[in-house]
Amino acid sequence: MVVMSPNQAPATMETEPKPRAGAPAIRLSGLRKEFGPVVAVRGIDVEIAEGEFFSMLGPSGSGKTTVLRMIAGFDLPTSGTVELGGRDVTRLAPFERDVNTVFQDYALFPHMNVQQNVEYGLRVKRVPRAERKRRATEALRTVRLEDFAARKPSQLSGGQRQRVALARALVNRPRVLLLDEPLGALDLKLRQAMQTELKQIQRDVGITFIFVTHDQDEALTMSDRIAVFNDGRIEQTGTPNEVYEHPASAFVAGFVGTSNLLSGRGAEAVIGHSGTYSIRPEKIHLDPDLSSAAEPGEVSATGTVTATHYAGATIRYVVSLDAGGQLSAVRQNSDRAPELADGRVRLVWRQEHNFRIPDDKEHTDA
Ligand SMILES: Nc1ncnc2c1ncn2[C@@H]1O[C@H](COP(=O)(O)OP(=O)(O)OP(=O)(O)O)[C@@H](O)[C@H]1O
Repeated sequence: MVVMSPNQAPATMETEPKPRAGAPAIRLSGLRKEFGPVVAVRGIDVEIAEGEFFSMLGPSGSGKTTVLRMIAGFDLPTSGTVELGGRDVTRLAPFERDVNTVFQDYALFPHMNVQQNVEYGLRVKRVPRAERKRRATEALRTVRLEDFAARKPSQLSGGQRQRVALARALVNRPRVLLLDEPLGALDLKLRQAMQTELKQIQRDVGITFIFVTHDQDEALTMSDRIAVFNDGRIEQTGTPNEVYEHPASAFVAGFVGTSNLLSGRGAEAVIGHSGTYSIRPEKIHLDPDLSSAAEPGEVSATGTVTATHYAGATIRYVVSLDAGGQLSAVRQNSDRAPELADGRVRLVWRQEHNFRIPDDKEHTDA
């Protein structure tokens, strides 16, 4: 595997000021974007470290792409700043920033072969021919496509085209690579294969990746850290584990994983405290024996199964609790499936899996 160091600046970058040592790869401060009356981004503050695989996860219209476009320089913020390597680039043109973008639709030139597509950016920058060829070959080797150099994009699969788009960005050796739903056009199997591959390539080249997706599994699988977007704001930034196990809001609990909240009368009766609690479905066990008592450190509640969702490897049961409220429990589809008489069941989980959702913060700006 050829490793292209992000510190090896390309020829055209040599005159640019060096980034400040120890500065984060990206710092966004008070970043806001209005399109007329539409507030797309409401004030984002975040720092992304060198070499991080950082995902922006959120529903459609939550502002992820707009933030990416402001980092790339395609959109000018209404207020706030974008710093790359400690240098304020807010008002610089896209080509003056040490970032490259890979879009969902790849945007390959159909009349050029793979090698020419990858070399294109270097040709525009007037990089000499021999170096162009060497660097394109190196980039194609990184994405494992060196044997496909002579093919046209139309002769490639979706996953291969995606890798050409990636090679075309990597060949510029940017400090930061911005990826806007790059796997969105692929079917599920290929998408999962590419997730593993993309993460491996990111580790190999060590470039900071900013990855936009609305797919929670993708973000959880690939990222070092995730920012969860909602309505133009970041609701939570954390490692996949933090975001999944300790959601900072009911929105995050619902968007990342299956929403399973207990509040009001149900929470008081079952957990013994008021408030809203998130309990992940896979932490809850189903016990057909209603008469068993909870062990120390456990919580238990009886209820009736109101729906069963079969998903092949797992089965999800929706249970209406006698104490009030509803919870889902997931179990593996094994031979040891409990027989539930009349749909009556006891749910059991460990106390530490009750995660209290912080009370909703008041949003101050419009
Ligand atoms: N050029 C524009 N003019 C007006 N409104 C815009 C423009 N670009 C984006 N918006 C609006 O800003 C909001 C955020 O859009 P954005 O594309 O950033 O969301 P997103 O989270 O990337 O969504 P998706 O996952 O669907 O791409 C949306 O309400 C969108 O309609």
